[in-house]
Amino acid sequence: MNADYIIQANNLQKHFDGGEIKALDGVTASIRKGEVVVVIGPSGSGKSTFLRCLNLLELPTGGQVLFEGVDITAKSADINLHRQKMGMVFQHFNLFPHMTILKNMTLAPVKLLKKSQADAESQALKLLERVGLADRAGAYPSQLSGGQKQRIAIVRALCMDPEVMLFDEPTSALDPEMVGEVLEVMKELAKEGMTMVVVTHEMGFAREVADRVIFMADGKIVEEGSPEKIFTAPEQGRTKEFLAKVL
Ligand SMILES: Nc1ncnc2c1ncn2[C@@H]1O[C@H](COP(=O)(O)OP(=O)(O)OP(=O)(O)O)[C@@H](O)[C@H]1O
Repeated sequence: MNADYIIQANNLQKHFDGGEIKALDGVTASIRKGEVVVVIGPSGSGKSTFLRCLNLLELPTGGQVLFEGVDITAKSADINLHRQKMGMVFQHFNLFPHMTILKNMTLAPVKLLKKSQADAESQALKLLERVGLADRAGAYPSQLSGGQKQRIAIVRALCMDPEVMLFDEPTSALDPEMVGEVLEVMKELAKEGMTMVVVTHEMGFAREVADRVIFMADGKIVEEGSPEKIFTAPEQGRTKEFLAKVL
C-alpha cells in the first residue's frame, strides 16, 4: 500500500450479462488524498460503473479496491463502514421525499455515526448556511428547485464527515441556469482540500478544478493527465476524437 493514496483500484472489472458487456475492463487508478480527479468519456464508456465500484455500490466482478490501504473488496471487509467514508452525490439527488431537509441531513449521522440529534442538527444547519439554504431546513424536497436539491444532496453527504466525495454527473439532470450554483459548491469543496472523484460532462469544471483528468472509453482508461495535457495536448486518437465533439 502507498500511504499517499486514499483509494487504489487495481485491475477493476465489471461484467454484465455473463461477460457479454464489459462495463469495466481492467481499470487501474489511484486517488491521492486531497486530489480532484475528473472522469470524462463518451456515453457508455464505464464512468459511472467505475465510480460505483469505488464504494462498492456495484460489486466488481474482478480486481480490487483498496480504501486507506484496506482491501474493501475482500470477503472479510466491513463494506458499510468504509462506504460511510465515501460520500456520494447522484444525478437525481436521491433525497427522501417524505422527510424535511433537516431530517434528510441528520438521519444517517444519528443512525450510523451515533451523533446526538442536537450535534447532527447544528452541523446540518451550519452546512445549510454555507450553501445559502439555512431558511429551507424545514422544507420538503418537492418544494425546492433542482439546483437547491443538489446543493442539499452535497451537504447531506458532508454531514457524514466523509474522507472522499464521489460525484456521478451531479449537474446532468439540472436546468442549465442551475448548473453554476452546484458547480460553485463543488469548487469550494475542492479548494478546501476535499478528495473528489467527479464524473461529469462539464468540461469547464474539469479544466478549471481537476488536478487530473481521466479519459475512459470502452471500459478502459485510455489516457490521463493534467487538464492542460488532456485538453490541449491529448496523445490518443480516441481522446482527440471525443474532445473534438465536446469542446
Ligand atoms: N446494470 C447493468 N446491466 C447491464 N449493463 C449495464 C448495467 N449498468 C451499466 N451497464 C452497461 O455498462 C456500460 C457502461 O455503463 P456506464 O453507465 O458505466 O457508462 P457511463 O460512461 O457512465 O455512461 P453515461 O455517460 O451515459 O452515464 C454500458 O454499456 C452500460 O449499458
